[in-house]
Amino acid sequence: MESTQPTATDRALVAAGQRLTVKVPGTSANLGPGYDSLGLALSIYDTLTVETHNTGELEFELSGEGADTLPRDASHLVVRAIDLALERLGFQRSGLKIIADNVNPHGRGLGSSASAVVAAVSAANALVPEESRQDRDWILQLTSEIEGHPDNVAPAIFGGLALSWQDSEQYSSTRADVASSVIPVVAVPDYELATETARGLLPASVGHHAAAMNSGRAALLIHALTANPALLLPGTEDYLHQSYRAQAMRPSADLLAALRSAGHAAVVSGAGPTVMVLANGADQAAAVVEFIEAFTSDNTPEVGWRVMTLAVDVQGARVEVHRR
Ligand SMILES: Nc1ncnc2c1ncn2[C@@H]1O[C@H](COP(=O)(O)OP(=O)(O)O)[C@@H](O)[C@H]1O
Ligand SMILES: N[C@@H](CCOP(=O)(O)O)C(=O)O
Repeated sequence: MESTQPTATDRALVAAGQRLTVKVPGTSANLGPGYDSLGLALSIYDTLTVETHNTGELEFELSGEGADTLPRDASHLVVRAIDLALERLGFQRSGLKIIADNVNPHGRGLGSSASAVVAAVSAANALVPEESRQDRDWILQLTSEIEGHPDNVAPAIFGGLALSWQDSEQYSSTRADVASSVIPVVAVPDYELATETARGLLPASVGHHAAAMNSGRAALLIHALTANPALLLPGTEDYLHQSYRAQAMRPSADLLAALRSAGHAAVVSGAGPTVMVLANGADQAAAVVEFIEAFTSDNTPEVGWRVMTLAVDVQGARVEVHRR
């Protein structure tokens, strides 16, 4: 079959002299029973600035998370995603300067790789001439394809609570508004777990009973998050992934169990090892912070935890073009 994709020599160069900034929220996927389908945008932001040059060179100015460890060449995730997006749009780059200020911790289950990919694809789309630009559904397709699942990229693009699904290779997502009393509290441990490793711990299939129990809770969770947060504890029960992954994040699994026994709607954030509580109101959020601090200092003294009370981001990724 003949390729419809333009070859590198057919592709136009992106105009030099452009500069733009993308601010993108972190995300928490799964939320308990919504494995690979539900995700929430959180008020923790990475900022990516991209400059185009005609030098053919790549330059990096990295600060924050990963500044000392991320590659500074074309294998950097942001450059790979920009290159792929430009190729799909029928363009190619010459020189690029990548200025990244990363706040979202890596390998902790707060969707850092998804945020990086969304920032990169949004930037690439904004760098091409207006008539070649695509809409946010196109960004959803490509970023879901890169990530392999839509549940982090969708809320990073659209903000709020994203309900995503897949038909064959086609990804779709719709947005729901979270009840204003819901406050996400995250406990981020100082150890990492790569999403790929955590996905490798899941069984190839689950029984009908587990699947039926899980679909009941996923349905309940949407009602709890949008209309009746009093039901968040039963709504966040999961039967598909958390128990299989517990062995790879024992301190997080212990904290999760203790929080749930105390009546708090705790989940593993994404593939872990961050634990997130969906608190119902400021009083519960404050009680959750106190509970986590007391429990971790008594039971997991070998692990350092960063506890953050966040908000739901309702805007998603935003691009600011700098006039030069
Ligand atoms: N802003 C970024 N820039 C470049 N690479 C990133 C960035 N954020 C994440 N990554 C890459 O993705 C990896 C983490 O991805 P993953 O295992 O899916 O965990 P997470 O839950 O944080 O998304 C990092 O180790 C790094 O290789
Ligand atoms: N549904 C995915 C979510 C991964 O989220 P991340 O933030 O850990 O990358 C999974 O559970 O594998």
